[in-house]
Amino acid sequence: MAKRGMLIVLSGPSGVGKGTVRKAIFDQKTNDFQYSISMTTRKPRPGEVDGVDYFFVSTEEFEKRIQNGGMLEYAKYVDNYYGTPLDYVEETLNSGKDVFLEIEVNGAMQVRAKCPDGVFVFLTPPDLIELKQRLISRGTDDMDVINKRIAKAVGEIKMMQNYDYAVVNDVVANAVEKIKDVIRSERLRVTRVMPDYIGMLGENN
Ligand SMILES: Nc1nc2c(ncn2[C@@H]2O[C@H](COP(=O)(O)OP(=O)(O)O)[C@@H](O)[C@H]2O)c(=O)[nH]1
Ligand SMILES: Nc1ncnc2c1ncn2[C@@H]1O[C@H](COP(=O)(O)OP(=O)(O)O)[C@@H](O)[C@H]1O
Repeated sequence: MAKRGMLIVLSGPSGVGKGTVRKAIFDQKTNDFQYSISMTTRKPRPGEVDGVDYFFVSTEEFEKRIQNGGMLEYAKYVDNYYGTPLDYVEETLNSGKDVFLEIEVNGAMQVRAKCPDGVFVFLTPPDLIELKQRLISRGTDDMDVINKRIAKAVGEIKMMQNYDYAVVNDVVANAVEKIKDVIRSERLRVTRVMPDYIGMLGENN
């Protein structure tokens, strides 16, 4: 049987640059790990493609999936559902390939409980002033919402201790390289590469 793949989870506070860093990783097109496309009830933005950026579905469809146990994790974020369809992750890991998730912090903790052998990477801002600056420059929120997000980020940053690695998103290219280094070194860990010698010998030996 093929060795099960490794689950890599990238998370961090809102506005830290998760989406930007993830896109930079997958733009390289040389990765030997698979991106799990999330499902959401938020409306597509101009240029976004169903089945590429997200699977865009109705609230009814999303809630039906939750009830049927079809989500590995999900969270409500700014009035919309976001979640990871379970079947793609299971099938890909079972085929021996590694899977990469980019999700917000509540979802990441659900995955941690279900898949403790996953690799959890927390993306941090260089500091809170820079985080605020990034939220302002993104231009998607007014000052009131930005201040609420910063207050929330302080709590979210405290969650860092539940992760295996912290990567500072100072310059996107540096963060990309550090995350790829983590993946490379995790693959070399003895507990991941050790062949199943006992299984090979059979039960009677
Ligand atoms: N829990 C969870 N969060 C997700 C998932 N997909 C995306 N997110 C997070 O949802 C948040 C909002 O994403 P999006 O609407 O694309 O906006 P943006 O990334 O802030 O521009 C981001 O923090 C994403 O990391 C998912 O499958 N599960
Ligand atoms: N390393 C970086 N340096 C400067 N700006 C960045 C960096 N990473 C991301 N940004 C900017 O910060 C804003 C938030 O990034 P985004 O990827 O939407 O965050 P998240 O997905 O974590 O909410 C965007 O305007 C993005 O262009």
